[in-house]
Formats: sequence, C-alpha cells, structure tokens
Amino acid sequence: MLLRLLRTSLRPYIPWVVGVLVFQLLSTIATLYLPSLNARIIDNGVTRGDTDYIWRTGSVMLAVALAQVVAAVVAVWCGARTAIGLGRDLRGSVYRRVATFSAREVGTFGAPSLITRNTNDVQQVQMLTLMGLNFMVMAPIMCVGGIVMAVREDAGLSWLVWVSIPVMGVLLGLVVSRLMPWFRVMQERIDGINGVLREQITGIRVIRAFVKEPFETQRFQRANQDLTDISLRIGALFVLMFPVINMVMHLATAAVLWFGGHRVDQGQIEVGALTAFLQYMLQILMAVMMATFMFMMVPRAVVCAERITEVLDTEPSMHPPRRPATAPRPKGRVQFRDVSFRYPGAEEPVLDEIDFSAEPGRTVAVVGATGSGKTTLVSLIPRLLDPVRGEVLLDGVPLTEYAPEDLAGRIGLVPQRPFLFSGTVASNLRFGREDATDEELWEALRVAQAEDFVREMPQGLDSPVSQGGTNVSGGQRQRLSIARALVARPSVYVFDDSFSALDVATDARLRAALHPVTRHATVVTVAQRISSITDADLILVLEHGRIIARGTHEELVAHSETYREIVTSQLSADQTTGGEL
Ligand SMILES: Nc1ncnc2c1ncn2[C@@H]1O[C@H](COP(=O)(O)OP(=O)(O)OP(=O)(O)O)[C@@H](O)[C@H]1O
Repeated sequence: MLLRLLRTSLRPYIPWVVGVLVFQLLSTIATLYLPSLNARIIDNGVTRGDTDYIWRTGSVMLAVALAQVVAAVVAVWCGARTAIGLGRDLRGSVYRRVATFSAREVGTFGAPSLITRNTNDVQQVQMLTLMGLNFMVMAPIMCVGGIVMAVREDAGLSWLVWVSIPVMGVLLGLVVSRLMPWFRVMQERIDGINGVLREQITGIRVIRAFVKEPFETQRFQRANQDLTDISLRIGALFVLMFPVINMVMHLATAAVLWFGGHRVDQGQIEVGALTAFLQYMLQILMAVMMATFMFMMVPRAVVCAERITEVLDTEPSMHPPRRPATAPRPKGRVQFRDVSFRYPGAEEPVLDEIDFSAEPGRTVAVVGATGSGKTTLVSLIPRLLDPVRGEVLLDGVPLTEYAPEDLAGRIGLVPQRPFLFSGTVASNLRFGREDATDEELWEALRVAQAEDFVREMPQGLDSPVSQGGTNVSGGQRQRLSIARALVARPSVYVFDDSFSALDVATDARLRAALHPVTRHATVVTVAQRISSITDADLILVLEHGRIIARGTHEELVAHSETYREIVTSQLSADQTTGGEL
C-alpha cells in the first residue's frame, strides 16, 4: 500500500529523487573513504614520522571530508523538496476526493478521521519519504561498503561483523512485529481525540447551557488518556530498542579493541588498520541504526498510507455524468417522478413514491410533522442525495444528467441549519456568484431583511464573519444565508424551514420583499408555520414520507383532516402565546 502510494506520488519528483540518490551515494562513498585515509596517515605517516605523507594525505582527507559535507547537504535538500512536495500533493488529492463525497461517504469515515487522514497521516508519510530517501542509499551502501572495507583492513576480525549484524536484525524484527498493530490503534485514537475536540468546540454553547463541562472534560481526558496509553505502549517498545542497540554497539566496540589489540600485539595488523576497522564497525552499526529508524517509521507510515489510500480509493456514491446533457434554458420546472429514498442502512424508506411538479413562478410548500421527510425531500433538488427509485427532473432533464456546476447555478438552497464560512459578509454572499457587484449584494440584503444590521456593522460588507457564522445571531445567519441564495439568482429557490428564526413581523416583511424577486422562479419551501404558506400555489402534506394530501390552503382546509389538525394545533398554540396565525 505504502509502495503503491509512493510510486504514484513520487512520479513528478523523479529529478529530485535522482538528486537525493546521486548525492547521497557520493556522500556515503566519501564517508567510507575517510577511515581508510585516516589509517594510512597513522600507519605510513605518524608511525614512520613522514610529515610529507601526513600533509599530502591529510589534504586529500580534508577535500574528501568537505565533499562529503556538501554532498550530504545537497542530498538532504533534494529529499526535503521531494517530501514537502509529496505532502502538499497528497493533501490536495485527499481534499479533492473528499470534495466529491456525498453525506454518505463523509458519514462512513467520520469528519474527524478525514481531518486526521489529511493532516497527521500525510505528515507521517512525508516524514518517511524524507528519511527513507536518504537512508535508502546511505544505510545499505554504508553497511555493505563498511563490511568490504573492514574486511580489507583486517579479515581476521570480520567474524565480529558477521555476529553483530544478525543479532541486531533479530532484535529489530521482534520489536517491529510487535509495533505494527499498535500504530493503527494510535491513529484511531488520534481520530478519537479529534472527534471529541471537534464536538466540544462546535457544541460549546450547549455544553455551557447544560453545565456539562465536567462531563465533557472527563470525555476529553478519557480520549487523551487512551492516546497516552497507546503512546506509552509504543514508547516502551522504543525505549527497549535503543538500549539494546547501544549495548550491541558497545559490546562490538569492546570486542574489536580486545581482539584487535591482541592482533596488534602479535604484529598481525597495524594500529591504523585497527582504528579504521573500529570506525568501519561503527559505521556498519550506524547503518543498522538508520535501518532501525526506517523500521520504526515504516509500520506507522504503512498504516497511514493505508488510511490515505482508503480515502483515495473510495468511489463517491454520487457521480457527475460522464457526458453532461446540454442544459436547457433555465426556467426552473422541478418534477418528482415516483421518487423513493432510503438512508443507507435504514430498513424503512424515508420518502415513498413522491410525485409532484413545481412550476416556474409558483410556490410549492411542504408541510408535515417533524421527521416526516421534508428536509430529505428538498435535499434531492440540489442533488445532495440521489433517490433510490424514481427520478427528479429540472426543466425536463434528470438531475443526474446535469454537470454539477450547471445544477449549482440553477438551484439556490437555504438550508435548515445555515452555515457561513470564515471571511467577510461579502465573501459569503458572493459564494454563489463571484462577480456580483456591491449594489447587488446590498439589494439581496435588503430583500432578506439583513440590510440594517449589516449597515450597522463597523465595516459593512467587509465585516468579518467567523467560521460557521458564530459571531452573528441565529436569525442574522439565516437572513445572510437567504441573501446568499438571492445573490446567485437561481431559477429554483429551496427554502428549508429558512424563516424559523425570524419573528412574525420580520417573516412577513421578508416574504413580501421576496415575492417580486422570486416572481419568475420556482419556489419550494418547507414550513413549520402554516401562516407563512397560506398563499402557496400547492401545499404538499407529508406523513411518514408519503404525500397524503395536496392542494391550496383553502382546498386542504376543506378536505384534509391532517392539514386541519396542523392548522388547529398552530392556532391554539398561537392563541396561547398571543401570536397570530
Ligand atoms: N443522515 C441520516 N441518516 C439516517 N436517517 C436520517 C438521516 N437524516 C434524517 N434521517 C431520518 O429520516 C427521517 C426524515 O428526516 P427529515 O430530516 O427529512 O425530516 P423532517 O420532516 O425535515 O424533520 P424536521 O421537521 O424535524 O426537520 C427521520 O426519521 C430521520 O430520523
């Protein structure tokens, strides 16, 4: 999985990868050459008092050392360029894939997990790439080259090399095989802590209102503790690994000095050669240390790569058409033909055989008890969901045949829970049409009854809006969201209970101002308050996902018992609260 991900992601960076390989190769060769030069200086120069030789070979040694440093710096730089670019590309790919997801896929992964996958997981793969590219050349060449050079210096001591490498290998293998499963758990626990944090930040008002801080703090502490436990478990394995490696290194050094010292005494090798052998031995063990780092990082990066690939390989359940139909001239006719819908995993359909038509210049209202399927029904119009049976058409063309941008430009949705993005009032209003002028923005705000409060804001249209629109009131957010839909000038307006946060007087003023603007458009509106839809051209009464009655207000009052009940219940509620129908 990791290899597959790296193979495709590294393709654009091949020149930089080649740069790492070449310069790391040069750096490693220079590193391997240095102990040998050192040994010659000791044996031929120092021992024999040949100053000339010391100067000559010393200069070569200095040049080689300089070349090694330069090559190493260039190699690391090339590696960093590659890894940073790869991280950026992966984040972009995951983001683009997530952008194609419908609510179904986002629900499957969970928003916090998608965030971890696009940040922390990518970072792990990026770190592995940086270290891996450098160590990939350095570790094997230094190990093999070190062995060759060590044997050249003194074949009689080479058995020490053959013993220490497998000891190290076996120990590492043991640790890595135990680490692998914990890394997946660790990433899941990071998902968990992200999830708790996200809920606490977005739900802070509810938490305060219900004085649930201690409970939420406990929940966070539990998630934090879970992450700590797993980190400690992984840490314990690491902690075990390093002393073991250090011990192998120290034992190897002691053995080289012990056995090598005897061989020097017996005149089998010279002091310089022994020094070089010791240096090569340490280089070999250094190479094994690098491999250790790689071994430590690979399992975690494999898990992260799997999690990233899972996102990249997930096919969105909602596909844009391969060859979009030529969109007809926008009029706004919406038709539902025997539409049924069921949420994934649910047994009962939420919508059953919905059949109606909404004509341009007309208003269709959808009423019904809570949970009867109103939001689900209107979510099918901008294609936030696709029906499981039947089809929805816009201007005679099935929605599935529209290019997404064609569809988005024609449908203005004001969702039940409006969301504003961090930026300014203007940037939010221009979300649907970037080239809207300031005058058009003010006009939309006037219709949406939002002009006064935006004018009162210190910077007017350029006033900052925080993420989610948390620095404006619920009613203001709703009105800005209505203005945003108006700026886009769609041919179909979908209002999903969009006036619920407005007082009766503002609601009436808004509807009066809206009327001329939406005169030629189709309006589909979900309403809790019957008073706001009495003049609708068609009212659909929804019950358990079925249309049980349809007609104008007068017709329904005359013929539909359910509708009459809704009207009566609202009348009595309004009389109790002193409101008006
Ligand atoms: N994402 C979802 N996954 C599964 N079931 C869902 C989902 N969203 C809604 N439902 C279920 O579908 C049914 C209809 O929900 P919907 O939101 O369409 O009702 P509604 O009439 O708009 O309700 P309200 O008036 O409270 O907004 C409900 O029973 C709800 O539990």
